[in-house]
Amino acid sequence: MERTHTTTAAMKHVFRGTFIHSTQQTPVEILEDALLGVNADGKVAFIAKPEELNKLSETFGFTPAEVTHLAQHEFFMPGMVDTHIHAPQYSYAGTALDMPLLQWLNTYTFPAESRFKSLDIANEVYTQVVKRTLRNGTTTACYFATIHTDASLLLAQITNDFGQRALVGKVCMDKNSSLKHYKETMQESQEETCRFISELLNKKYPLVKPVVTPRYALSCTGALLGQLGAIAKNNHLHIQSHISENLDEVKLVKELFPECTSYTDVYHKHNLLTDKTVMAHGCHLTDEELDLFRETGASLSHCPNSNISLCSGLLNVRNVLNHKVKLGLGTDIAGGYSASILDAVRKTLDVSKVLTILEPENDVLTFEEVFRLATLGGSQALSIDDHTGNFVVGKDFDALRVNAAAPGGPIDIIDCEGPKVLLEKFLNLGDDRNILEVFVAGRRVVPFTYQVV
Ligand SMILES: O=c1[nH]c(=O)c2nc[nH]c2[nH]1
Ligand SMILES: [Zn+2]
Repeated sequence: MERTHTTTAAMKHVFRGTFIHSTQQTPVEILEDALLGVNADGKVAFIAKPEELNKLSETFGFTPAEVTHLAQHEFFMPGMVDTHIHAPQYSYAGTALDMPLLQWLNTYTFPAESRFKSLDIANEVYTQVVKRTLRNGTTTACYFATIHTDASLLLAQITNDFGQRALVGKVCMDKNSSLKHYKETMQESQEETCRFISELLNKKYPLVKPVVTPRYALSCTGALLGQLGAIAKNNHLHIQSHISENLDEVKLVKELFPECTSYTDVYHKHNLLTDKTVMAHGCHLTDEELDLFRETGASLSHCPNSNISLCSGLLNVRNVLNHKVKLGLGTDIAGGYSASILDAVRKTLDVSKVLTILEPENDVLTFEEVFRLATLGGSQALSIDDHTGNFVVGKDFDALRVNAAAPGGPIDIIDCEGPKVLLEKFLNLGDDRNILEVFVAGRRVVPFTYQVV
């Protein structure tokens, strides 16, 4: 691996300490007592041994006194990626988990989302969710907003202002039998999607991009799905939706789209399965459907908290990985009650263990593998791994500075633990008290400096 490249620009940061990340080859690579430089563009400029300090300081134009040294129980890890989160549903996160998906949508979700016509409500909730996720180490989030274009643009503005990397989707739905005013006509949905995309792209936010967002097959007519597939294709955009979350949903989709061979085929026939597509859940996909995911390059977002909370199902992640389908983790606020990807890591391990209890031959996931899913795997699922996801020269520095022994925090360090144990304890026991700083593209975004005026 190339570990340096030359630049004359001054360094934004130079750190010395432990760096832990994943690569394609190994789920946990530990670089102990390493030097890492971040250039003025926010990219990793070098990763080197401390013996090279003098040479590097000459080449990159910094003095050894400018190096920030990590303390004993500190390490850097890549920022975490939330591949599926509903920003407006943060307004009722932690409540309303007492019914299955289709009733839950009608009873809680659609009424709550319909309130986001108000930009005041949107501003309040979207600021809270962006701050909460950033503080918990989510450097990249793939957001669903609502059907309201201006409020969706506001979410994009807020993520940009706070410095979070994001894909933001204006939700599209031209069917809703339970709440008549929370839906669009097909034409509105198509026109407003185009307005959303062009206004967002015109802002030229460096880290925030639009994602075409049909809610799911039950909320969209085939005609709308086809138009959204064409819009994504013509503008080379990301796509997100839901698939095969709950058995009642799967049954209804089969009834509504009899010409399609499977739920996956519904999206495929409407050009919505591409290598920039991420579909949430997939608990009930067949092996043939997983093959279609692999062939098209589409990915899955595993949202275990939501799958358990709404009694939807248990996704067999090992089987998905064996099919070579890309997979990241999602909080799925508010079907999932926690906004932290650390919770998704724990629930992913729990679900894998439950599957092994039910079927002992199931090969249980390791914490190392799940660490990769939360970081590099998420960036691969969103097809942004060419510029984020791990510590590689030339990639953006998206990182968490973790102190496993943060005073007043949730972890007690008993012995002099090595870095892998510190990582495991952080993943299983840690929270935002352990996350001292968050960097996105080299900019320090936590602690917050951006003030809402
Ligand atoms: O978990 C979910 N949350 C949602 O908001 C939603 N909409 C369709 N399907 C969904 N699943
Ligand atoms: Zn969802």
